Amino acid sequence: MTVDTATVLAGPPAAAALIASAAGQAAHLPVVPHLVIVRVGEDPASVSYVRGKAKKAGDSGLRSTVHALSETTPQSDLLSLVASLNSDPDVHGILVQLPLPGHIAEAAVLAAIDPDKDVDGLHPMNIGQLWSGRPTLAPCTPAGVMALLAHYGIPVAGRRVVIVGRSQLVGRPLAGLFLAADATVTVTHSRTRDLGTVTREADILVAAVGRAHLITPDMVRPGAVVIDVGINRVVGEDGKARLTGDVHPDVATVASALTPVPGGVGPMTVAQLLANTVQAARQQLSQTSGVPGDLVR
Ligand SMILES: Nc1nc2c(c(=O)[nH]1)N[C@@H](CN(C=O)c1ccc(C(=O)N[C@@H](CCC(=O)O)C(=O)O)cc1)CN2
Repeated sequence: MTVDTATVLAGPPAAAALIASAAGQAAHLPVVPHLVIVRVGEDPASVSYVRGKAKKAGDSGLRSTVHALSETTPQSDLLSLVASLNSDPDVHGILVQLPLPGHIAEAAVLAAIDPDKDVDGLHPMNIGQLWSGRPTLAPCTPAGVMALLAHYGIPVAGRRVVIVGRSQLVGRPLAGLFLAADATVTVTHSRTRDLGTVTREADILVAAVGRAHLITPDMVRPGAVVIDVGINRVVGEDGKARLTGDVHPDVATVASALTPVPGGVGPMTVAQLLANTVQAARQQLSQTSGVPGDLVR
């Protein structure tokens, strides 16, 4: 008996194409787009993600600066730094790495970032624009998922999309982007009853909940496209730590296409950040010097 296996939707080629397009746009600007990343504390995953973002920015011809603040930084100091970056015309994009330490109110910090420089797309104004179906700086992982689907020629309009997870960073904004792309969208969460019945409806199923192997083959309609946003660190039988997604590997026998973890959506997050930084720089230049900034998206 032969078992069909899903096409692998690899992130790196799609990310490379997105970065090449952004770098091409940046090359025509009179300034080098400048991304500033603020990290608070020493969470190992955040340290690694921020290092990766800064390196990719440099490799792609963008300028980047990292502010690494101590775990005990008062919220008022972080807000002062954000205010100074907001008013610095040399800075085009600002990203505050999440999660922040518990004593800092994430929402207050995100709302303090100038919406024009909010390359994370998490300012309430940008979220509102997104939900209004207007072009805006969109959160990097959700926008990266849309770019990945576009790269592989997977149509979205008119298709049934089920998103498992309703986080601010992924599930909610991704629902807005799919809706803007004319999909029929369902968002499920921890209180959803009979999850499998809902997920089996999906033409495109997105798992973004942070629970290793939650999505099993019986929860997937044969032929569905499955996007795995989960990044879970688990210890294997050999005692070694490794990354795995929210989707069980056996789903590959049911789905028509599937993103791997690692090497799927993750690289798109970083690529989209660079694309957003170039978009923000173009937009700011169009406001100050008449360089067209409305060509992106
Ligand atoms: N301010 C933000 N904070 C966080 C965001 C965000 O978009 N904005 N997202 C996540 C983490 N994240 C970026 O910050 C991120 C996650 C994963 C990857 C990635 O490339 N993953 C690789 C595997 C990497 C590894 O080996 O650890 C992959 O999936 O192939 C990049 C960025 C939380 N915080």
